[in-house]
Amino acid sequence: MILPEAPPDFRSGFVAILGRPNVGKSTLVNRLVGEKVAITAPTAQTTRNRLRGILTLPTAQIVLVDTPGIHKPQHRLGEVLVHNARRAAASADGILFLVDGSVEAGSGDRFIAESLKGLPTPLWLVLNKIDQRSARRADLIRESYRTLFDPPVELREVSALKGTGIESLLADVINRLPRGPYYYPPELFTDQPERFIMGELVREQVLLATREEIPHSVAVVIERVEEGEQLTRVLATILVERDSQKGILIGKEGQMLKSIGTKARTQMQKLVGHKVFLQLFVKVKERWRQSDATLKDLGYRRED
Ligand SMILES: Nc1nc2c(ncn2[C@@H]2O[C@H](COP(=O)(O)OP(=O)(O)OP(=O)(O)O)[C@@H](O)[C@H]2O)c(=O)[nH]1
Repeated sequence: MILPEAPPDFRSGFVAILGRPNVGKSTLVNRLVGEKVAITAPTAQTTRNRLRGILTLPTAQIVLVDTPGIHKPQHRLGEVLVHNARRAAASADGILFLVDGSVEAGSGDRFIAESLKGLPTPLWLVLNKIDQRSARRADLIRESYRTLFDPPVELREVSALKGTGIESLLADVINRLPRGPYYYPPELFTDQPERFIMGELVREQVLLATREEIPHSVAVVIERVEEGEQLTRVLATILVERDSQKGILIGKEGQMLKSIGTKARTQMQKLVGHKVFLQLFVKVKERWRQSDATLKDLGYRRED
């Protein structure tokens, strides 16, 4: 990897984005980077792997580390996710603790605030989704989050979806970054290989199509990518845990799978810049979330 030499006053660093599931972490990363790096969905626990979005400006480079939502773990996959999120925070140059600012603080936010106490890293408490907040309750909500930290931390209000408050948050974060080098080539906006993003684009459509019925037991394996000049062929398998889930995903006369495939293909075409031919299969693999070997195969590593 060849990196340009940074000017003398260049600032750079890693900024971890933490928060409960579904507060808008991936939306914020995409908004800051200006590209679709992370998938988003209305169901909780969309993000599974630590994913980096890279924003390079003339004066700074910020590597945003999007972490899976933190919550009390209930299974092996959950434990790996929480462990990795905490670790990302401890080694970062800045932390954006994102919360749902359209409602008051809850016990999940308190759990995270507790685990961040004592870290010397600059921390911003970012109230997201203010576009959804009723003006009448704004003070009450703000106050409920202020009580999470003593001494208080910097509080910011944004809408990752609409873009409100993003510029000034970004300027603040850059100001607090140390002087440093380029960590990635300036033209890169994510550290993830194309294959991984392709798998995520399929998973995103599965989550959007099925909502609560399936999400936690789905994984997508990109089996083969054949890249041509004008056309890229992609073969992908969607893994589920039960036959019933397979049935839901395929749908009546294959309609559900067809619709997922069409939408994922459209997104993939944006990614690769030309036509994509996508073949999708659904396979049942019982209890894959409990199996360390399968988790490893799918790329969910514990990061030590
Ligand atoms: N109204 C509103 N909705 C938002 C905003 N930011 C995110 N959302 C929505 O909230 C939902 C969850 O967003 P994600 O970005 O996937 O949340 P996440 O925190 O990455 O979720 P996990 O990956 O599950 O931890 C999506 O439906 C988003 O469109 C916002 O500023 N305003």
